[in-house]
Amino acid sequence: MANNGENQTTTKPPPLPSPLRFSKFFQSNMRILVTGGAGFIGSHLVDKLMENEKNEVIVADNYFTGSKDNLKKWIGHPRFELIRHDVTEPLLIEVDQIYHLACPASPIFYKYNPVKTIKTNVIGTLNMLGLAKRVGARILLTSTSEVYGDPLIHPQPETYWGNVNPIGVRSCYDEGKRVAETLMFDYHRQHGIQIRIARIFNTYGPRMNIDDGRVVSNFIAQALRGEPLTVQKPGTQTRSFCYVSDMVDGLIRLMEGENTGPVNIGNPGEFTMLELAETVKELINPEIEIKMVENTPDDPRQRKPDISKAKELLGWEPKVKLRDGLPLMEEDFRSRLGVPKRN
Ligand SMILES: NC(=O)c1ccc[n+]([C@@H]2O[C@H](COP(=O)([O-])OP(=O)(O)OC[C@H]3O[C@@H](n4cnc5c(N)ncnc54)[C@H](O)[C@@H]3O)[C@@H](O)[C@H]2O)c1
Ligand SMILES: O=c1ccn([C@@H]2O[C@H](COP(=O)(O)OP(=O)(O)O[C@H]3OC[C@@H](O)[C@H](O)[C@H]3O)[C@@H](O)[C@H]2O)c(=O)[nH]1
Repeated sequence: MANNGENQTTTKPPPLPSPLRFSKFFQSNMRILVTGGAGFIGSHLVDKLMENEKNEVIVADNYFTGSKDNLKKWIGHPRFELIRHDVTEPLLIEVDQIYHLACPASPIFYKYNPVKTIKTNVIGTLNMLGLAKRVGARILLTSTSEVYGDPLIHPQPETYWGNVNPIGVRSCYDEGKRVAETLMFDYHRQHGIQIRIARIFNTYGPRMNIDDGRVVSNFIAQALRGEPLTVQKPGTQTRSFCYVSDMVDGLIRLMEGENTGPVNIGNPGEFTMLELAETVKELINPEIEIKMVENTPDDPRQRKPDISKAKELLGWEPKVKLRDGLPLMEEDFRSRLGVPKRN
């Protein structure tokens, strides 16, 4: 453990935003780019940002794991724009804020093309930082609890440097995000860019891909299809699950606040995967079987955020308990899978 407070110092003033921002007669909207905005968290973030009539939202997404469907209510709206764009290529637009989410998040997708995952995290983040520098925008990176690897400290505070395998099958994502964080701080120190880093812990909610492969979506889809819940061994590994509306609230507070982060954003309620399976079974389908299956390499054994920093600096803490969030996700999965609720 080490204190990383000194990382926030910068020698440079931030780059100036467009002269229009200082123009007396031009009251433009806040132009906000959301990369990865067609994905699960991104599309909920877009919904929230669009509620503010002073925001213009631009989504850039390559649709690798996201979909236009998640944004269909905004397509054609005068304050909304959707661009098919891969962040590994430069993007030349004019914006005031950048929420940089673009990156596959489910292990089965980020491991599918690991070299592309690294490029997305490294070149993609470089490109977005380059954009932030040119236009004087503030940029927020959605980093991850995976930067702590298989943590040896529990719960994990932001000061913990982590325990990550640099050559494992998850490294493309874990190390990719760690480099992305490094780039953010180097651009901050070297060029004065205004940065924000959120370390997101496992998040769930409506609109997750049904075959996303992450545990909550797997269990809900399995329970609704009448298939056994596949608990990966040993089943005693833990995670802490945050409902998506709480996550979006935390991200916006971080962007709007004065602190660079990194800040953990997650729900500290901690569950073993067996407990999660039992809860899904009880709430959705008590007849379902729970089946133990093989795990994948380097699966972290425990994970729980220390959210003292988010509470103190952002006045944020999650509101939705797992037992209240799961039924909201169940409703969405039922309608997409065409499985009506039994009385
Ligand atoms: N959901 C979680 O539990 C969680 C936890 C920690 C961190 N995060 C981070 O939050 C962000 C969003 O995660 P999510 O759960 O919404 O995942 P998601 O897979 O639903 O969304 C990711 C989006 O990024 C897009 N994308 C991927 N590669 C791209 C590229 N090269 N160029 C442009 N777009 C690209 C995808 O098409 C998708 O729309 C990711 O950065 C992820 O690492 C998520
Ligand atoms: O069907 C399943 C799927 C997963 N699991 C277990 O559930 C736990 C959580 O696995 P997930 O695939 O949902 O997600 P992980 O916690 O491993 O990684 C996630 O962490 C944070 C984010 O950055 C990413 O969204 C993702 O990498 C693991 O221990 C896994 O072994 C099951 O028991 N059964």
